[in-house]
Amino acid sequence: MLQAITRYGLFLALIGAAAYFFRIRYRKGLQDIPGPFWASILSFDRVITTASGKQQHKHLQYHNTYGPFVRVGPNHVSISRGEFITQIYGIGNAYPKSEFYSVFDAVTPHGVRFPTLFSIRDEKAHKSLKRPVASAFSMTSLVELEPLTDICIEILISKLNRKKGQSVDFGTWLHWYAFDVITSLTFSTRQGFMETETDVDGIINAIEGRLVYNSIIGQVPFLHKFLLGNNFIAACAQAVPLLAKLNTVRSIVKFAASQLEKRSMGKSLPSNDQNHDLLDRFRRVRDSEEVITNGDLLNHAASNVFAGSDTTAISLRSMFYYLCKNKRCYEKLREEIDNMDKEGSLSSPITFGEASRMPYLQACMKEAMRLHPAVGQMLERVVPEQGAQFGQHWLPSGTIVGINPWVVSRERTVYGEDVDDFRPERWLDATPEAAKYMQRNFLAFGSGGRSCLGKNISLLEMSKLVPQLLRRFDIELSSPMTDWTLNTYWFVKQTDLFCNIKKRPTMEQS
Ligand code: HEM
Repeated sequence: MLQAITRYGLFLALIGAAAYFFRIRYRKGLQDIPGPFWASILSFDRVITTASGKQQHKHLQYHNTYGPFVRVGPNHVSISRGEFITQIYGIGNAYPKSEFYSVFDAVTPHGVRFPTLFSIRDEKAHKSLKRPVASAFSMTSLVELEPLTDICIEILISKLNRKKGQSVDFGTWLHWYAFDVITSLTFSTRQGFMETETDVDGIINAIEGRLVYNSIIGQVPFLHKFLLGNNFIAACAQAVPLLAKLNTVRSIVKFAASQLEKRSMGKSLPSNDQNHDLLDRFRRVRDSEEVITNGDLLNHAASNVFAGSDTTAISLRSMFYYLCKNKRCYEKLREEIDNMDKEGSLSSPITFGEASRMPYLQACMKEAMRLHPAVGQMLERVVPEQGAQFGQHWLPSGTIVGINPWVVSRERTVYGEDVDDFRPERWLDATPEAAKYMQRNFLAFGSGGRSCLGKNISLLEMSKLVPQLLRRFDIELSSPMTDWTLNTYWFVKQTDLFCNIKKRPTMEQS
């Protein structure tokens, strides 16, 4: 009798599960979107591909197999076509960020959770958080802070001067440079990553751990509140070394808060200049009509720490890697720099204005970010209430749609058959219409109202550093036949970029 009941119960459970998965698989609007079967019924596929650290490759492979629309999850559609960028991300379009982003909320050391400019999902709240600080990130404002970057460039050069003849972990040096720049620009405190040649306060490791957790748990964000999103679990996790490595959000906010504290005590200010760094510029608004609270200041400071170094370091690594792999482009860029040097039109270090007059440099930067966008996961958004038409497909309200910058940047219909090649000339030789078209498909910095706030910081840092290093040094890969290693946890981070760096005879005073 008991056996019969168990068998009957099991049978009913199986029928129930089959009906449940059938309903998911054949969800209205998504049933015809091709994709791997398991991905269409379980989030497990996304968790696994994210945990493998290779999601961008998986998405590229999926689109090669299934076409421009791929069902990558029970409720997730990945799109490869840039023509949908404006529809999904455009300013004024009501496609809010998905719950994936809420895992990126910050938490104070006392356990108080708050959304950051990056993670906030409510569009109105986003606008009011962004409005008071946006102008501080304009290029006009940032070039006034150029001297803070110059100091970092000089430190890097003097350090590299002493490494002659050695194989240098150049990728790590570029990360230290980017971190010293972002903390200098934000707080006027250079942390001394380059001077001490260490990961100061373990902050780089802390960010890395958090990204691993966020990118994986972000695939199943409802679990976050039962995992490290729960203060009790987070406190217990500190006792387990492996989990403690992932449980770093409080230490990142603590790092930003301690910089703010030093800053407000005036310890980091070398002069009385009232417009000295980004924090001054955020605060300046407070004295006129707009108000920024201390909580919001911490919010922006933490954002800069979190988002401001990995991204730039990744793009710089990419630039040097592709130049070293493509000698012709390297020589051409060096010629552009040397010619300007001979004409006497370069300062030391090179200014942003001078770098902007180097078209080949700018094309190389763009091409490096196209071939290797810093973000390697889908920029997820939610289809609004009324549903939406995407070409042939109508997607119901609540569907999560998005474009992975790696996928759209390798779209043959936009960039042609040599899409996988590093060819900066594509940006210079294109007709104005073709150039505009490529630009519209360029998603390395995101797009629309939620596009990257720190874009100009990175462009400033890269534009100045790259030509100055090429002017001073001969740089080559230590082992040209070995490739770098890529690991994707939101950011596509490269390791093993070792270079031999030799001083060049130079026209400038050293
Ligand atoms: C080459 C360097 C960089 C790249 C490639 C990059 C990429 C991106 C991308 C793709 C997004 C959009 C994410 C999405 O839609 O889900 C984004 C947003 C953002 N980035 Fe960057 N980023 C870079 C540098 C920076 C820097 C230096 C900072 C800070 C100082 C920064 C701060 C932010 C913030 C705050 C957002 C959210 C903006 C908002 O939602 O309003 N980024 N970035």
